[in-house]
Amino acid sequence: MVGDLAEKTSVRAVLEIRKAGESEIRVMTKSSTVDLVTKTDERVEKIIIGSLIKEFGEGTHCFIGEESVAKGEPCILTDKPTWIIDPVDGTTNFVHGFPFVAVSIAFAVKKQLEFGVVYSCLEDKMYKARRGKGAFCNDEPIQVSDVKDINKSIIISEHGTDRSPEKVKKIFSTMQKILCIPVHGLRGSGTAATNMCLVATGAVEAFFEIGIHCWDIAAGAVIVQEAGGILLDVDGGPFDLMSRRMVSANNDVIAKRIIKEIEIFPAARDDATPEKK
Ligand SMILES: O=P([O-])([O-])O[C@@H]1[C@@H](O)[C@H](O)[C@@H](O)[C@H](O)[C@@H]1O
Ligand SMILES: [Mg+2]
Repeated sequence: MVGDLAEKTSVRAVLEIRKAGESEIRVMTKSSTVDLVTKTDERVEKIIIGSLIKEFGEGTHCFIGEESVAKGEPCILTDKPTWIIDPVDGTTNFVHGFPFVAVSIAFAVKKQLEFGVVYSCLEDKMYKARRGKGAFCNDEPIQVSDVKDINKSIIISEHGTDRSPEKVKKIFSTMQKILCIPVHGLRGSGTAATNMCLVATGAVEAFFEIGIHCWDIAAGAVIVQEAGGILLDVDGGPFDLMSRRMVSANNDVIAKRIIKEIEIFPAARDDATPEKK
């Protein structure tokens, strides 16, 4: 099945990441000095796309890969069968040896996410979900938390790579307001895909971020929904994969309570025309 292929491909990708982790990692930067990319990100993405093309043939499927887009490939989700790939989610963690790095592979048809696979490499946890068929971690079913009381929740968010003072101020003002609700704790693994899997397993109640990309969250979105969770825009509207912002939560009560505290700032859509990015 297509899902099994994505799983096998992600395991192959992990072998590459592990091999790289044992050798000198050559670090480069993208949108800013803190937006890192390595030769491993690029190589792993090529391996994943290459194996999918080998399986399905040239030109039958589309690909949205983090590093291909960084090199100028379009980031437009069409009705065609499309793979949405983050070869190394948590690149900064990977460079520093901080123990949360994931491969994230999602598959969409007619703009509908059909399944997602997230492999948390250092935890050796394979999360996967097909639309309508439930969510699993290492083949065991997973379920979001049943907590409805925000005072008994752990919330995850990330500060991202934009260091402009006005955005950083809004990010930390939001985190301060949420912490002082109060909640039990604020966390961040450094990888959106892993954060969403933590929502899906019930380890935390919600993850939100403004500034993430479709490849960071596409697979996690299927996994959270199939684990019984919900996805919304940060303004409470419907989830929009290409909008670069989202709230994923165990239920509507927690999601809406978090949304009340989020100070929204603009982030150019993934599918925006180049002049609007
Ligand atoms: O770049 P990458 O490691 O694939 O993805 C990361 C995301 O997973 C994370 O949520 C975000 O806060 C980081 O800035 C970075 O974008
Ligand atoms: Mg990445």
